[in-house]
Amino acid sequence: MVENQKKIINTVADITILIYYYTAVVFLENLQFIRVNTLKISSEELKTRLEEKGVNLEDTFLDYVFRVVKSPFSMGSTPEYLLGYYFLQSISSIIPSITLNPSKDDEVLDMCAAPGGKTTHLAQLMENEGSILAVEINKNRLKSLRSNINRMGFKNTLMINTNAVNIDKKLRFDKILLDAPCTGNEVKDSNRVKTKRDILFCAKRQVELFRTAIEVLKDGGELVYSTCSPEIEEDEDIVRYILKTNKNMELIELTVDDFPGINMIEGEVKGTLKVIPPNEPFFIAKFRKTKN
Ligand SMILES: C[S@@+](CC[C@H](N)C(=O)[O-])C[C@H]1O[C@@H](n2cnc3c(N)ncnc32)[C@H](O)[C@@H]1O
Repeated sequence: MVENQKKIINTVADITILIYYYTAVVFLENLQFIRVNTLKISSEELKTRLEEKGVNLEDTFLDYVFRVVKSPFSMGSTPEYLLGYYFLQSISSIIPSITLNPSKDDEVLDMCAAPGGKTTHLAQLMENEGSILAVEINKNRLKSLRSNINRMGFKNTLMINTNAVNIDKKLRFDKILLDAPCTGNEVKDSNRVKTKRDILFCAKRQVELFRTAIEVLKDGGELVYSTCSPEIEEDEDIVRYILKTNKNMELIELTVDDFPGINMIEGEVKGTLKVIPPNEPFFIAKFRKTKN
C-alpha cells in the first residue's frame, strides 16, 4: 500500500515537473535578449535605430541588455546584427561573464568558448584590452566563435582549437571562465532525453577541466564555473568535490539580489546561484585560489 502511494506521488511529481518545463519552453520562446556591443554603438542609439524599424525593446537591470518583446523580423538578420552591434543571448548566459568581472589588465582564459557569447561579453567588459585565450575543442564550433569575434570587432582574443585539458601548464591566468560542456536543460532542448550515464559522463569531464583550470590559475586569481544544466551532479556536487579536494580553492559567495528581474534561487551550496524557468536554467559558482 505504502509502495503504491509512493509510486503515485512520484508520478504526480514527474507530471508536475513536465508541465512546468513545457510551460517554460513556451515562455522561453518569448524571452529573447540582445546584448549591445557598447564598443561599437551606444545602447540608446541602437535602441532608437531598432525601435524605428518596429522592434519593441524592454529594459533589463543592465543598461546594455534589452529584452526583445516583439520584432517584425528575425533579430539575427538585421544589418545592425551583421555589423556586430549586438549579440543574441539569453539573460542567464550573461551572468557568468559579469560575475567573473574581468578588468582591462587581466589575462583571461575562456576554457570552452564556442560560439562565443561569453567570450565576446568578456572582451567587451575588458574594453578590447588585456588578453583572452579562448579554447574550443570542436573545429566547426570554432568557426562560429571566430565569426562572432570578427563580427563584433574584438582584437584582444586569441583562439585555439584544442582540448582545454591539454593547454600549456606553464601558463598562468588572472581570471578563468569554465563554462563547462554539460547535459543541457529541457527548456533549451525539450527533445533531449538524458540518462544518468550522460550526466555522470559530463560530471567526470567537468572535474577534469576544473583540475586544469586550478593548475593554470594564478594565486589570488578568480574562476567562474557555470553550466546550463540543472543537475546536482554537474553543479553543486562538482563545487563540493572541488572544495573538498583543493584546500587552496575558496568559494566567493554570490547573491540573488545582484541580478534583479532574473528568476533565480540559491543553489544547494550556499553562495552558488541557480537560474530557473522561465529563464534559461543556469548554474553559477565563483572561486578564488589562495596560496597553499
Ligand atoms: C556550454 S558550451 C560553451 C558556450 C560558450 N561558453 C558561449 O558562451 O558561447 C561548451 C563548449 O565546450 C566545448 N568543449 C567540450 N569539451 C571541451 C574541452 N575538453 N576543451 C575545450 N572545449 C570543449 C564544446 O565543443 C562547446 O562548444
